[in-house]
Amino acid sequence: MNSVGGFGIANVDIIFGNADRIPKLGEEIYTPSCFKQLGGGVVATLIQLSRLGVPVKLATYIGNGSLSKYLVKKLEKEKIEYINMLSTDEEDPVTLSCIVSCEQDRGIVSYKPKEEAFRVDSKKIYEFYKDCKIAFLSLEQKEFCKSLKEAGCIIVLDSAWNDMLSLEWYYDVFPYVDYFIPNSMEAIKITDEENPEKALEKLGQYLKYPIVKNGNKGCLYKEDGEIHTVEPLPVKHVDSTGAGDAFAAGFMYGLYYGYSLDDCIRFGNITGGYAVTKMGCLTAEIDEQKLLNYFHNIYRR
Ligand SMILES: Nc1ncnc2c1ncn2[C@@H]1O[C@H](COP(=O)(O)OP(=O)(O)OP(=O)(O)O)[C@@H](O)[C@H]1O
Ligand SMILES: O=C(O)C(=O)C[C@H](O)[C@H](O)CO
Repeated sequence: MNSVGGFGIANVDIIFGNADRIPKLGEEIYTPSCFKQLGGGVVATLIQLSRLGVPVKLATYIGNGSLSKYLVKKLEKEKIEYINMLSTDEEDPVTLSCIVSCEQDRGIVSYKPKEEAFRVDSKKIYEFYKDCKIAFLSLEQKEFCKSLKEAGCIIVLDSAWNDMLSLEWYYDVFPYVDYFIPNSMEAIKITDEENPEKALEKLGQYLKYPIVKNGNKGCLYKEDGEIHTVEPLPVKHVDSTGAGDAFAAGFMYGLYYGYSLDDCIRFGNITGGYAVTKMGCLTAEIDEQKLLNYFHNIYRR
């Protein structure tokens, strides 16, 4: 029971940075920078968490293609313990994204192999997680919330945008979730409310500690009936890609070491805010010392 476990498809991002604008239909534009990096989701979160010194273990899909080789090289460089869940002959069972980033925003085109490439036996997933101190789950693994909670794991459930997001999807699992960390758009969609505050209130009907990540406005959460707002880190924003993944890493750093909920959210706010200062999910590197320095300087903790 000593690590944080996460399972999911890896993303590989090709990032075209500092574009003047997003191209219109029929246009080609040139950008002054372009690089490849592991993208968002569980892989990014666990790498960020490992950089903070927390033991992590990752389950993902790895084939024999060039993107899979790139993934393995990066995981080994970051010294991430990983297991391969691939049981099909898919060459590159990863999501490949092309991101065009300009000052105002970014546009993303992604390709993911069909669902059949990602078949895994439920028992194998349960076995992977059951000894973890924290099980970091996504919606695809929501069926494991109950059994893993009963196995003694702390359950952190992440969210991701889906046009079908609704409370109905979560009713059955919320009783077993310790912390659910949607962003404001996801929270609004799930609860069918009109703003993050109301969404937080609604989530509070199902969760003891509702949390809503609120982008450049920081984070909202509710504890003992009171709504708290954590102001964002005062940073120069470059690119929001991976802010949510980085938030999850800082948040779980706090949980792992037994900090209070307030402090866990502060840690998440720092790692989330720090992530937007550079292009891509993993470019802005933050280690434990830097995190604690921010924590002491900003929050006087
Ligand atoms: N511009 C910003 N300035 C400071 N902090 C930020 C900024 N953007 C995001 N953050 C921090 O990162 C956290 C997560 O960001 P956000 O709410 O955008 O999540 P997300 O939508 O899941 O992120 P992603 O862009 O990775 O999908 C916020 O709660 C906040 O703490
Ligand atoms: O912004 C995020 O958190 C993402 O998940 C975007 C990622 O970079 C992802 O790899 C792009 O599809």
